[in-house]
Amino acid sequence: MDAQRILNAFSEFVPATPGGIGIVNDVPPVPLTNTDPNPTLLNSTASLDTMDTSISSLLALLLSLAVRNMDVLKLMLIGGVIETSRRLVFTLWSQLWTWISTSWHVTVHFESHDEVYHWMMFWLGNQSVWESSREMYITTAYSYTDQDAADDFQSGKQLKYLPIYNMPSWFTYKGAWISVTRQRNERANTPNPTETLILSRKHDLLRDILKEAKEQSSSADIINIFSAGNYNEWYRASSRRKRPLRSVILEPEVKNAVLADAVDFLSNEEWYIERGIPYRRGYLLHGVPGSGKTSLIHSIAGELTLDVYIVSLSKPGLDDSQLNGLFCAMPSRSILLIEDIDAVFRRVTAARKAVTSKPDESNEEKTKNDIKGSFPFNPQGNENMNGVTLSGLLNALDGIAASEGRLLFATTNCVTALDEALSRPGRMDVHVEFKNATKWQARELFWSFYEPRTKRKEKNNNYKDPMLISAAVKFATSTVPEPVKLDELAKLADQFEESIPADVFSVASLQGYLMLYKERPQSAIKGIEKWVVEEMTKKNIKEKVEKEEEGEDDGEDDEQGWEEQPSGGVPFAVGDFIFLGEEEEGGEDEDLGEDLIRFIIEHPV
Ligand SMILES: Nc1ncnc2c1ncn2[C@@H]1O[C@H](COP(=O)(O)OP(=O)(O)OP(=O)(O)O)[C@@H](O)[C@H]1O
Repeated sequence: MDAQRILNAFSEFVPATPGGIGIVNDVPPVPLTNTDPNPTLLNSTASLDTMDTSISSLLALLLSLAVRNMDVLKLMLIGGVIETSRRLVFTLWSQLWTWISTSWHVTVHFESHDEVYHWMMFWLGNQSVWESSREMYITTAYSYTDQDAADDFQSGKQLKYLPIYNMPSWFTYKGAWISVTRQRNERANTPNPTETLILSRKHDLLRDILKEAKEQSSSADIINIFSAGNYNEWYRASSRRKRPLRSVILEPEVKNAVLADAVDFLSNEEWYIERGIPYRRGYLLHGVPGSGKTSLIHSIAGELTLDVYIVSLSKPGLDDSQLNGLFCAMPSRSILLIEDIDAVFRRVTAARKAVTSKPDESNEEKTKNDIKGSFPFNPQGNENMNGVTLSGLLNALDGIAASEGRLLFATTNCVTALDEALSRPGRMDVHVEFKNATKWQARELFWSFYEPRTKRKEKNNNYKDPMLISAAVKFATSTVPEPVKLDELAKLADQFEESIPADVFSVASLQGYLMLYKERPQSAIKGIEKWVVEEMTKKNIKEKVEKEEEGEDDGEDDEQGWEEQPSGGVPFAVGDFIFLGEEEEGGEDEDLGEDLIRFIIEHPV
């Protein structure tokens, strides 16, 4: 029996130990183990010797088995050949696959701080294939493509299907299979993990995909808004629908001039390079709040399909080197927006005043404080606190490492607070002043507000709470639309223009008033006179309070004829409004009084 022979051979290889398992056999045992009783051989080299002996014993066993039984030898040979062939085929196949994939496929990585990543996500969101996947990621980001679809959802937001994280997903494009993998790169201390998108496919298809993704993203009705992260990187904070330029009510020559200047800049890179002029352009939009500075930037970004990168100079932890890193990391052909660029300067000036006015300071200390207080946007002048300095900002804007091809837009309500170095041509090439609304702007605003365009959709409110239902009914009945013909609308617009004093109200405040009368132009006109009076009264009070706070009031009757109140350092108390009520005639005094009480309570002095 073969089995018996194998057992016999095995028993020769493993000698029976006392008390161990003995193997009975009729073949004389072949002494294979070292039986030398000399203890000197069992020293430190014993284990090596034992191993050698074991291997040679094994070989001897195999040999003896082979000699005794040819079937076993055959079996061993066949097994060896099969295993070797399997390994060979596997190695060859993996080499062949690598060769095929490197010759025919490319793998592309897109990083989320790069705009191309967002084109791709937008494009992937438009591939309906994910909707039927077994596992997918649903998001409201990358929507705003199809407003009708968006309105189908109760939330008013369009849902997008995207591939899941950390697992390759496959889909077909133009009949070819493509794999896509989304990876999330978590990093400590940042709420904004970066992402990598890995796409693998033939060269030509990838080119097509990229082209299509860029086109889809540019033709979409959105602009991407990026914010500064904690690691000198930008992250996509949100997206906004494009704003049509005609919706920004400014003299056409002003807004068209800014747009034309930006277009000219973007299309003339060579001109700048040939003349050695840094390829950058800066716009300083300054003027009263709510006059359309941000709105103009928003609509220019939309017209030119540029993404907007917003940085706040007072961001905690932001210092010169980070600011520089951020500006360098900006892609060309994009907008860098610094809003309220004066705000930090003003704080610094105040801090500087406070520091330098210390009476008992030595000269040395004064110089030190001057240095600290004059540059950093660091009100405390605290050495340990990082901050952006003026020179840091100037370097970041146009230093040697500053990015090229970007449009800088800075806004401020107080242009005089800006350092000349910052607002000089080269840094801020175009200055645009924004004022309170002219009569023309008031008329245009009224017209554009009520001009018949897309009808507001009836919302199917599913309120359950009876209070909410009754509030909704009340609101609906008080806001019944007032349809007017175009010629009638023109007359109402004329009336609105007449009622609004020039250069008193911001466009934002006029818009706020009209919002109370959505789709009700006649009611808007009925209420406008009263609103103007009320608002002007509030304005006068506010200006007076501000003047008194600045200590500029001379204690006599002011221009408007308001009597100075003897309130001992507190310019107005709640009772002070009463004399204003006497100025008003008619039955509206009560309302006006209530408004004033509210105003004074809301603006304690
Ligand atoms: N000239 C304008 N044309 C159209 N809308 C305007 C205009 N000015 C203001 N608005 C409206 O008023 C609101 C505030 O406008 P915006 O933010 O552009 O003003 P701003 O000048 O940037 O204000 P701030 O200086 O306070 O930041 C927006 O809803 C905008 O639609």
